[in-house]
Amino acid sequence: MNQEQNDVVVSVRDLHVNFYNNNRCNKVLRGISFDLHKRKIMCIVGESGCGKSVTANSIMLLLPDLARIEKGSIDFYYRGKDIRIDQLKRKGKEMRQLRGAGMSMIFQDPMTALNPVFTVGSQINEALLYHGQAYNKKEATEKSIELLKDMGISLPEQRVREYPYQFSGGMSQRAMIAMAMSCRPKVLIADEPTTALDVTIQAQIFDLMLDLKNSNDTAILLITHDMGVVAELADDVAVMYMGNIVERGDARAVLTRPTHPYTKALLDSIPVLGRGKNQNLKPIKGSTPDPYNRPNGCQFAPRCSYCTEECASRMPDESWIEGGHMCRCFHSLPIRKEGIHD
Ligand SMILES: Nc1ncnc2c1ncn2[C@@H]1O[C@H](COP(=O)(O)OP(=O)(O)OP(=O)(O)O)[C@@H](O)[C@H]1O
Repeated sequence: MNQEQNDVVVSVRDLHVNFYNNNRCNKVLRGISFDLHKRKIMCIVGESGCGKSVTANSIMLLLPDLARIEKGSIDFYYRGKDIRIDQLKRKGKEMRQLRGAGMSMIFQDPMTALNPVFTVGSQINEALLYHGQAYNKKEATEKSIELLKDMGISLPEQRVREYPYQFSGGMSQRAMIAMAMSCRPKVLIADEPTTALDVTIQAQIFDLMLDLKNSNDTAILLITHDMGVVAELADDVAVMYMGNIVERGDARAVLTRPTHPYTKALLDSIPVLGRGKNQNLKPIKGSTPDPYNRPNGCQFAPRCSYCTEECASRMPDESWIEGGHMCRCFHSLPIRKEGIHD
């Protein structure tokens, strides 16, 4: 194994997840593969509904009952063991033990993680005590206060004694982030963690995530719509479209030399810091297909100006551009004759 492979903490291979709803099957994840590395941040980007949260929830085995992992594997390399997450029971003891110090998740909606009937402090204390980050209740309370303070919550001594309903949305979000980070997990999954927060607090939280990554070798999977955040924080980027990762690789390479027409279109449709004031933003033409009535081949084909007969008939395999830069397109640069960079 080379150094790069040694640093892999989570390895997802050919993952297929279906949702069964009203006798209909929605193939939400259609064979995605990627690795999360120690001390690295991987960002997943893509339009709403492409499967970003389902990817995150699959790793944590937090899928709803109507979802099923059909095929593929999720390996978690933890404490010298190779744990096949996809083969564990969702609510089983082994998975419960992994959540927290092994893997922790920051959800889009803080109310998913906070229990309304316990004080915020007692919930953070419990996580600290359960995962051995505090020896007794007194020490746990001191650490909880410290964590809330780190999250920019004023009067933390008072706030630890309050209930979630006494917190604003942004404060609940920060309390949940404190709880997720308190266990110093080896894998942190953050699904749009700072959408409800103002930019100063957002910057503080990202600093804390970077601290955790560097001091604890934590691998971070970050889902965000904010390309500024991606440009600043990501080591690697995966671009998703309708359940497939269409491009993946080193963040700088993907952002500055996109090879998939969808990545290029996505980057052209949003303002990017540093590109100057007169950015000629172009919305992506067309809309995402109905998941129950998908095109046969490449899912992006109906919206793609490079579409050929081949694209409409089958999904291209992963092909390698350079290094670890992967693209699933029959017309990916540098194959495509006319450049799409201009
Ligand atoms: N609880 C559910 N019940 C039925 N279908 C679901 C459920 N959760 C997700 N899906 C299906 O999976 C698809 C992907 O959902 P997912 O939440 O992963 O999208 P996303 O990329 O995270 O979007 P967003 O950026 O809006 O959060 C959805 O379009 C939907 O078809």
